[in-house]
Amino acid sequence: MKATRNLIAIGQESENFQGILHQLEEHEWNVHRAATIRQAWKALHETSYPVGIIYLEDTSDDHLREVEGIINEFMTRWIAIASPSALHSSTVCTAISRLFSGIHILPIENGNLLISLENLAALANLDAKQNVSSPETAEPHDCRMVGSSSIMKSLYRTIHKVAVVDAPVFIQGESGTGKELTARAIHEESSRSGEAFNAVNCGALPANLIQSELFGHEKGAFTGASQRKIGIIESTQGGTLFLDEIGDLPLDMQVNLLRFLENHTIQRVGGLKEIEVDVRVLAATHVDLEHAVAEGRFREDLYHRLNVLQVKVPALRERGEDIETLAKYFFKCFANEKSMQVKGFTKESLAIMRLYEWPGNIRELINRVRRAMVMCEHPLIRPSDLGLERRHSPSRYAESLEEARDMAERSVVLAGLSRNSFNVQHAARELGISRVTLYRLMEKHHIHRNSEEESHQHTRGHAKAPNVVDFSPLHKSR
Ligand SMILES: Nc1ncnc2c1ncn2[C@@H]1O[C@H](COP(=O)(O)OP(=O)(O)OP(=O)(O)O)[C@@H](O)[C@H]1O
Repeated sequence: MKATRNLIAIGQESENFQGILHQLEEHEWNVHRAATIRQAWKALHETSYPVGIIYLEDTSDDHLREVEGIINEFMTRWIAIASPSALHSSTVCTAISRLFSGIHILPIENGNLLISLENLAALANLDAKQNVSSPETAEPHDCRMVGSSSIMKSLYRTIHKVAVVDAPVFIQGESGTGKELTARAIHEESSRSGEAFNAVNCGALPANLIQSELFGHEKGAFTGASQRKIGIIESTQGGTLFLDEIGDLPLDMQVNLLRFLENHTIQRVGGLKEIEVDVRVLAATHVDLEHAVAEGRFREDLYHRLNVLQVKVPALRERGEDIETLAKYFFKCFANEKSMQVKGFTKESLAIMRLYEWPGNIRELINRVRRAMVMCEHPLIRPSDLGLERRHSPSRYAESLEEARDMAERSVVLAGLSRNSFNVQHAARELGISRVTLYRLMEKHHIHRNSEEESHQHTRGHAKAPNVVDFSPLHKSR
């Protein structure tokens, strides 16, 4: 019968292996034989093979590293063939379970191998048919606060403290750091959690609509007001209102807002009645409000009204320990949009993400991870997929010579470790320092060995990250 499906098979020309391949050819498989990993690289660069077999005769560390290299390079799904004795080594077992989609132990039941290959080919076919949605805009669908760095633990404590007090909270932080998520967390932990949470971006509302959006209007209040409209403040009755970019609120609106904060009443546009509203206000801005007050762009009395309690959301670069956890969390969030052929990040990517400054904070991290997952053509996301190659020149952000030295030291240590799969002994030798010194430097720069084990991710769904705060989906007005 004529061969119809392509398969690459890597392994020495042992009689055993050739016998297996011969059987496959008799069952419509077009087998490309590669005696060495090097030959297979060449073949895979020329042709794409949806499925492959690797005969693991040689189970030395060096060979397993080569096997890992080729598996991580191409989108082929692999089956391992090994002798029972190979499985006596825990290193080999770990490598097989991490890298391969299946294993067959010698002597092979050819029928079973054929079924495995059929299944893998079907999965590969699904990969090819997959529709990938646009990477441009989406963010994860659920709202969790992820991170276990000391600075995040301190944020969780602050959230907890301010949640139980019914006063306005002023949330400060750079753009994309999680101010809105923090506001939701405060609401969820407060006694108002059963009521509405509404978020309004003051900077995004057109000036002529702000008043009626916030306070509502009566029928006939102005041309086009054909119906009474309940404003956002009134519709948040009993709940929490998050006013984002409060610094962009025009001065006349600031007066109205102040009146509402002082009296807990509002008037709809065109209405005469004072309506009582019980709404907690949380406000945020990424601009320096004190500066805006000094320049007369923001009312001082309103500033003090809003600024009763403060919460500072840290920039992503201040929480280096969390970057890996966050990147993996977002990877899992988006995993079902792309074939699980993309398994995670290379060690180099994880190291570079830690060094990068993240001017766009978590929102930038989300976008880079998502884009990389869509565009990546290898099982592991590389720095180039994230658009982060050669971006972290250590001296670029340093303000003092000492800081520049520190950053350079950290960068060299991380690079050395990631080149050596986080093997301290090998990395120390390559860096020309003792193991003790390397351990000391790792401690100094908060570099952990577990970066290595975590560089592969096979999970879908939401394995709970440490220190995760959960929120249910909430109503949001923008
Ligand atoms: N600690 C966190 N864990 C998980 N996701 C987070 C965390 N912080 C922020 N995010 C996510 O990052 C994105 C940006 O967060 P958010 O909108 O709260 O930031 P922001 O500071 O309000 O931004 P902006 O200043 O642009 O309004 C959201 O998708 C949010 O869910």
